[in-house]
Amino acid sequence: MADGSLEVGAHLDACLARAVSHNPALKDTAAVVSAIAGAAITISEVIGRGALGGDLAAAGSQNSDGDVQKALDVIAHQRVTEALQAAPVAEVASEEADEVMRLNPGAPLAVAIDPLDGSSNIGVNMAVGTIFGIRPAVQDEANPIASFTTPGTAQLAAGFVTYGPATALVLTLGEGTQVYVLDRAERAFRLTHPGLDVPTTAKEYAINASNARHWEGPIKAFIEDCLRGAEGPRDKDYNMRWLGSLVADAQRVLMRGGVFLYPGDQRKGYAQGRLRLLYEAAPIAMLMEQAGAGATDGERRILDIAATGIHERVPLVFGSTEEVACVAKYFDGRNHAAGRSPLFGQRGLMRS
Ligand SMILES: O=P(O)(O)OC[C@H]1O[C@](O)(COP(=O)(O)O)[C@@H](O)[C@@H]1O
Ligand SMILES: [Mg+2]
Ligand SMILES: [Mg+2]
Repeated sequence: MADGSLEVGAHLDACLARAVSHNPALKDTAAVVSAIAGAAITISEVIGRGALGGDLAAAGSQNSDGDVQKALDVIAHQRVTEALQAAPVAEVASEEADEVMRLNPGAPLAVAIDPLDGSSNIGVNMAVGTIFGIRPAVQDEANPIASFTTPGTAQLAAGFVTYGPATALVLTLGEGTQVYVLDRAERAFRLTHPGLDVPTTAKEYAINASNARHWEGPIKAFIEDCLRGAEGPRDKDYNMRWLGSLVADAQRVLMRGGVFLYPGDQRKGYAQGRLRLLYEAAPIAMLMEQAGAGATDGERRILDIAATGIHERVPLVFGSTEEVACVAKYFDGRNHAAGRSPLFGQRGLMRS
C-alpha cells in the first residue's frame, strides 16, 4: 500500500489486491477490510436517506456500557456482523454486544468494532462513523477474550469510516495511512490520499470543555495554557474544534493536525474517560502512528496497552506529535512535583 505506485482514484479492491501481491500474509486481512467496506456502503445509504428512512435516533435498549442504543446503532451492528460472518473472522468484539461474538470457529482473525461512532449526532444530520481494528484470533479455551487481550501493536490493520458530507474510509494495513472516498455512482471506495503525513505541530485542540471542572490538574493546566494563546507559555493562539464524533475529530486531526483529548475525569464512571480501548482508541492510535502522529493515554503509548475486558475504557490523547508530547509533560510535571510544578501555578483563565 505504501509502495508509492498507488494512483489517486484507484479502487479499494485494486489497492487491497496490490497490497496482498506485495505481502501475501495480508490476504485474510484484506478480505475483512473489503467486507467492512461493503457493509459501510450500505450503512452510508441508510444514513444518506436520513429521516426519510424512519427515526434513526429512536431509542432502544441499553448496550453493555449503559448507553441507550439508537435504531442506527442496531442497524449498523447488524450490517457489520453479517458482513464479518462471510469473512475469515472467528470472533468479534462489538460495542453493541455484551460478550465476544463467535462467528467462524477456526478462522484466523478477530475484529473489534464500534459499528456506529458518534451516536449523539444521529438524527441531527452530523457526521458519524464506524471504527475497527483487525487482530489475529487467539484460540484459548480457558480465556474467551484471549484474542482481544493482546496490546494494540498486535493489530494487523485498523480503520474508520466517516459518514459525513462524503463517506470516507481511513485505513492502515501497517504501512502508512490512506484515505478512500465513496464514489456513490460506482458504489465503491476510491483512493484520494495515498499517504497521510500529520504536521508535527498545530494550533487546534479538541476537548469537551463542558467537563473542565471535573478534569485533573495536568489537563486543566494544558488547556489553560492553550487558552492563554500567544501571551502564554505555548506562544501561539489556538482554535478549538469539537464535533462530538470521534471519527470526525480524528479525520480532521489526520488531515491537518491538532490534538484531541478525552481524558479521565472526576465524574462517576469517568476515571478512564469515555472512549473504549479496543474499538476506539487502539484503531485510531494505529492510524495516527502510521500517519506520523501520536496517541497516548496522556502518558503511555496507547498501542502498548493490553485490554483486560472487551469494553474497557482508556483516556485518549492523539494528534500532532509535539502537542501529544506536550500533554505528557504536564503529566510528568505532576508526577515529579506532586502538583507543585510551575505548570500548576495560580494563573490562567480557568483559575482566575
Ligand atoms: O458526549 P461526550 O462526552 O462529549 O462524548 C463524545 C464522544 O462519545 C462518542 O460518541 C462515543 O462513541 P459512541 O457514540 O460509539 O458511544 C465519541 O464519538 C465522541 O468523541
Ligand atoms: Mg464510539
Ligand atoms: Mg458506537
